[in-house]
Amino acid sequence: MASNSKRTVCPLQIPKITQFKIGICQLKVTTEKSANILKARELIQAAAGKGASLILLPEMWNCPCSTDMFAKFAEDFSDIDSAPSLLMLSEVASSLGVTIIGGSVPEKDAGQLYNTCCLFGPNGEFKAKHRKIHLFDMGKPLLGEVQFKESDYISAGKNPTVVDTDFGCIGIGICHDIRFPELAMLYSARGAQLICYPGAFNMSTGAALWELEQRTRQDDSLYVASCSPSRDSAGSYAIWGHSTVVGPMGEIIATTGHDKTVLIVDVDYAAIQRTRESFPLESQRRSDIYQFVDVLTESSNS
Ligand SMILES: NC(=O)CCC(=O)C(=O)O
Repeated sequence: MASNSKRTVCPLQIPKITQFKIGICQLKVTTEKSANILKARELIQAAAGKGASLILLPEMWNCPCSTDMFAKFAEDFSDIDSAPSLLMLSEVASSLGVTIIGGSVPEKDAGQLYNTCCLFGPNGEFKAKHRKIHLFDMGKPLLGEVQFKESDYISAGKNPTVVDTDFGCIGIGICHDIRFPELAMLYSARGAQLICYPGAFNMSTGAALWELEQRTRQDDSLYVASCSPSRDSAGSYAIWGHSTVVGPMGEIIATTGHDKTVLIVDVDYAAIQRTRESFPLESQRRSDIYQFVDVLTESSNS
């Protein structure tokens, strides 16, 4: 790595595990929260059974992707024992010894709702949460999209989230967060080897942009993984699907269609190093010409 490296924030520079299988659980979400929790548990078990040690769930996996349902399905994270979705994630992470990036569920806190991803370590420990920063508020439909105004119901998170795990530094964004390369660049600058985006793109921007956004979010030669609910999920919002893993050259390593499925993908961080040695973008970056977010603050859980 170039000597002027700014990737100094994530404390674990050399991950404990550099070769692993990631399991992507493209769930069918129903209007029954308990059924969604059961199904998520089954797919996590199936992914672990196929060798995945890092498992990713979709955006809003316990709740239909309809803004008017968020309040009903929301959980208070301050007491995990009374938050059935989180409790399941913690229990299954510890019983299987896997790390789970828990997609997102509606979180209630002090009278506000958030669209929040929780990360659990292999002992079931609640390691971090990311509140969706960029809410999906549509303006005038351009490609025939359905109307969606997430901010009528959800409050925006205020912090980027990079989590130090056995699998290195993982940056988390939720769905519309992927449209903002600045966030991915910030994660890269903080040392992320992998950025995970639970997401539920709509049918029109899904077709136009979902793959493109993922392939270009590896702006600094890292891995990108996404996980969507399946298209036949409940709710008024039609979901594109197509969960994907992208490698550091922007190549699609594996992707799904739109049906319920579990995708198991081999990740090898040696590919990051190889790509950066061939294309040392970091040392070529001209921050003297364009301002970039290199004023880095510690990530926070709020
Ligand atoms: N759930 C979302 O944030 C959807 C984002 C989306 O479809 C987009 O075009 O952006």
